[in-house]
Amino acid sequence: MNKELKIAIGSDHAGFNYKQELLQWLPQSVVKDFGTYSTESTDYPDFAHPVALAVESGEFDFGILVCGSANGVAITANKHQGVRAAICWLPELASLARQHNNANIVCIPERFISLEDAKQIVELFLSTEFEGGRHANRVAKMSC
Ligand SMILES: O=C(CO)[C@H](O)[C@H](O)[C@H](O)COP(=O)(O)O
Repeated sequence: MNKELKIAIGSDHAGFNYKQELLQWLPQSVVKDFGTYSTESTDYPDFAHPVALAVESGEFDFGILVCGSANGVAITANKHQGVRAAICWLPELASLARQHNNANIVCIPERFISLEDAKQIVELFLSTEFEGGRHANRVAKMSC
């Protein structure tokens, strides 16, 4: 994993436990925690928007969003023009999201995958380069 990356991380209550585990596991020097800060019921957009803005602004290189299914945080983050948020429930999907879609936020479904898979997904997401080429043409057409 590239230690120079700046990473924004956020979750709702259903993603809190994995977010905390990832915070312990990722290099602290490159990660900012946008909350939530407990398992008290919250609304996922309240945490997905700040992470999406942090990535969209260019202040952070990548975002990590965790919720129960990953659907809510992904739908919310993708409302932002500069965001390409991918739901990843398998490690290979994290690689493909970077290689083919130049994704800049990875969305993790805490309630459906193991913590070890979540860590592998994050590791692959942060260490895989965008392939460009034919994929660049497709990414350029994503905006409506
Ligand atoms: O998965 C989610 C959104 O796609 C959220 O994490 C919520 O957990 C989900 O909406 C369920 O909410 P609940 O209040 O925990 O039942």
